[in-house]
Amino acid sequence: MDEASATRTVAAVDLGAASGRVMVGRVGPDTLELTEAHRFPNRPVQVGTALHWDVLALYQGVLDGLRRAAAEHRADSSVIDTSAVHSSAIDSVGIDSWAVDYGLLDADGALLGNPHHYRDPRTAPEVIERVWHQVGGVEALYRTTGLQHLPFNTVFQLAAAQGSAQLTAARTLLLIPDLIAYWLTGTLGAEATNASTTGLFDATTRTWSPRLAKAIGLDPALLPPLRAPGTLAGPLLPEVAADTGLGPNTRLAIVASHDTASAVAAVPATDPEFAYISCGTWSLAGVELPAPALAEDSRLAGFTNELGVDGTVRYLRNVMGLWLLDETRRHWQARGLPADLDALLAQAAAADPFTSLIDPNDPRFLPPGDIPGRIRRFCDDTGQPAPATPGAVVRCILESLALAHRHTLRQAAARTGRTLTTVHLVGGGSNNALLCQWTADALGLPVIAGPAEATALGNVLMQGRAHGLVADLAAMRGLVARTQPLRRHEPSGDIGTWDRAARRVGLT
Ligand SMILES: C[C@H](O)[C@H](O)[C@@H](O)C(=O)CO
Repeated sequence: MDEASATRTVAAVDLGAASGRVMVGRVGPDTLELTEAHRFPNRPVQVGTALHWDVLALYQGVLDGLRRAAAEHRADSSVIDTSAVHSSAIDSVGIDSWAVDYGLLDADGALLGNPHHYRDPRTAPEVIERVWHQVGGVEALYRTTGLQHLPFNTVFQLAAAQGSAQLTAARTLLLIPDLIAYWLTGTLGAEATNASTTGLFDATTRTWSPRLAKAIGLDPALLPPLRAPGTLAGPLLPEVAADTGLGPNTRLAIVASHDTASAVAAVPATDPEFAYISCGTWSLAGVELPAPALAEDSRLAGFTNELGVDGTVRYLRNVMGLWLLDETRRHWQARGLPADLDALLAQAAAADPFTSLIDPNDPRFLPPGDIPGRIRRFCDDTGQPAPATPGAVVRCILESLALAHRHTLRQAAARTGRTLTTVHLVGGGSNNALLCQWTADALGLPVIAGPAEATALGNVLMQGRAHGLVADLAAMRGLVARTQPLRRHEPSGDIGTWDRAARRVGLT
């Protein structure tokens, strides 16, 4: 701790679907700085028909990043106990990642195989039907969990694994950030914001639901004790502290480990009725509520009630997001076709507007593979001309995402009695000026773009909370607004063209 400016230096581990990062943050009442110590790819692995995360490669990336962070932030030897093996200026480590996926530990605490990827096809409709039957119906499940229906919700993944040797041998279930935390500290726990994405969490009591676990044949003992974001946990394991150079003083900080929860905590909003889009692989679009909205119309509209920081509720819906563009580029790259992002965005800007539109949430777009081909077939199925050039494909994706953002936020406002005034678009997608501008045009509302690193900033800020340096959510958001570069997009053009486009694809 730098007494003079009451700041702390912390490491934020942010694992996304496309890449992992270890960032170093400096945080205090008036300080919020972020630098990247290490970035590494997150490459899913197909084994037969199963799609897995390569979690050991991810953990290796985390260790490499922490080593770099420690090396770049050595403690000032004049103020530390020189007898200590290693000591770095890194006061704590916070971990966040995408939601729903998990690893299973056996009775010895060893990992039972690589976690499945949420895009793995194992949660077939009959598995989902079986769960609904076991828990007393889809309505009953929603009344307890408030979770939007997504085929990859953890509850359905566990149902698909019922009877497997792996699940039979399992003694502990750890969501991805909790698994990394376990390997770094040896402690078991489940951070609450991410636990709220499983379909085994009671949105009203904010606790695990042993009833739901038992109903799907899962032993509730597999679910570790819950941990609240904004608290400090134990030190790193001695061998990890020595290997990384972080030393005995560095502690695990429990942050909002669901990356979207960290991103929403860092939205630079001053208006309590703000709307947000956390935009990356997915676009998570919604509003923040003080309590879950569990009524049937929220379920039918596909809204979720994921737990946020300080007991807030993230009332949002998943929109397929920039996965559509990233997977399209991967598909073209694999075929030696041009896939440079800036060139494609310039071509999209120059392409004719509203030629081809899709519903980004059509289930055909979830699995990896030939997204451009599926767009063509969607257009054929809906009597639209298919995009004829790469630029037209990218324009189709971005216009359709802007429409889905509009559709989702308007529905969220209607169901919560909110009047939308400004939309905050945060995350990597905020670097996509075309998408931000078209989202503003489609909604007819100003879009404030940034910060791009909202998730990592939310991670660092919650560590600042844990160290008692940042007071509350409002202080966190104010600090972001005061310290981070933001870009304002005013709505332009005739919103009537977006109204007509929305009607074409049923996103009214
Ligand atoms: C499965 C998605 O990852 C999840 O729904 C989303 O909220 C997320 O975690 C985005 O990173």
